[in-house]
Amino acid sequence: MVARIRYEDIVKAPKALLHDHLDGGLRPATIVDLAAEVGHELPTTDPVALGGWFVAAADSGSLERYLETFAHTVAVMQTASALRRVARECALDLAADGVVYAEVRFAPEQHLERDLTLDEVVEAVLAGFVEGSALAAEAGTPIRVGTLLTAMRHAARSQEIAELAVRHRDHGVVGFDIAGAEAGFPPTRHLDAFEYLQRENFHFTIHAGEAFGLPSIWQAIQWCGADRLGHGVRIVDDITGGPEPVLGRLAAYVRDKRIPLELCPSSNVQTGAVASIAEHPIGLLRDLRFRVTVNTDNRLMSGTSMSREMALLCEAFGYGWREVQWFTINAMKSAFIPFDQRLQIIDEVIKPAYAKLLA
Ligand SMILES: O=c1[nH]cnc2c1ncn2[C@@H]1O[C@H](CO)[C@@H](O)[C@H]1O
Ligand SMILES: [Zn+2]
Repeated sequence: MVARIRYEDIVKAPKALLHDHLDGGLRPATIVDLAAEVGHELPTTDPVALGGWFVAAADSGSLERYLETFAHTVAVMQTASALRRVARECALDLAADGVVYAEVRFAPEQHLERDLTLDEVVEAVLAGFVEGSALAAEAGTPIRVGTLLTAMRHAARSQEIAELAVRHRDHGVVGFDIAGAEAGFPPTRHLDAFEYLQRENFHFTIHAGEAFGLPSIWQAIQWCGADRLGHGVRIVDDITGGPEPVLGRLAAYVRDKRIPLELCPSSNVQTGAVASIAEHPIGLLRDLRFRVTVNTDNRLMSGTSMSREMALLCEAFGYGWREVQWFTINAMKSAFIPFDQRLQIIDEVIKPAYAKLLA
């Protein structure tokens, strides 16, 4: 056991975040403002009550019901100015929470209800991240934000979204993803898109092994060629527990290849993938030295932040700065930006800060 670490110190410590949804992280007050502008009806217009509504509604025990709450955030993100504002505030909120590197994802195809084109949607979000990052630097909390473009797995636009991602690769889009309900929508439905991305030497992650088990993880890696797994928590189904855990062939492959797992503890409890934080397989996966990373998934629906996720793990598993640093460096090593830039953040920002905390 280590000495308990203080929450405000976790906030100040540099953190890296790989799995955060733009449409799952709006400020409740912003939703209220934007909904009034476009005439969208909300469950309540009191920001505090609205924040509580999202957490309660997402606390359903089912991924499908959890995803229904996004109707209200997506509805207010249909204009360039709304997208830009949401992205700007996202960068600011993450930076204020001590996140120094973030990859934030969203699905452009869900933002075409008014008159924007796919490219205009992406340009508005990228502009918002640039503005937010500049404001964060001025405030003394510098952050670098990369964007991942998500295609919805039940839809049929993945090739188009993959091409969109590649088109914007030199302007802030660093990768591609697929998301949405997992059961019934295997990643191989989108094989053309993944093969195209590989030919373009581009990076992608796939939501897999969250609500559905090993077949989805196996397809994501062995058929689709995913660089990382969004969640991937069900990889534990291929590990026989006990004092000397035994890894099946897929779990061994994931560990041997150092395939990053984008674990999202609070989100998993809400969707019923895991019973509680204390029972989250992150403890076992860390002990077995998988390439584990800690993520927020949807800060609004989980009422969480990167610091809160770290604090929950410290409390449940007795982790201290050594483990927080390990999760952070794992994430930074697994980022989709160029290797030299990842190393620069590790060597110049992360390691010096944790050296002080560990001293
Ligand atoms: O944990 C998750 N699993 C699967 N899909 C998700 C999760 N969180 C959010 N989304 C989906 O991704 C879309 C783009 O950001 C969201 O609109 C939501 O439908
Ligand atoms: Zn997700």
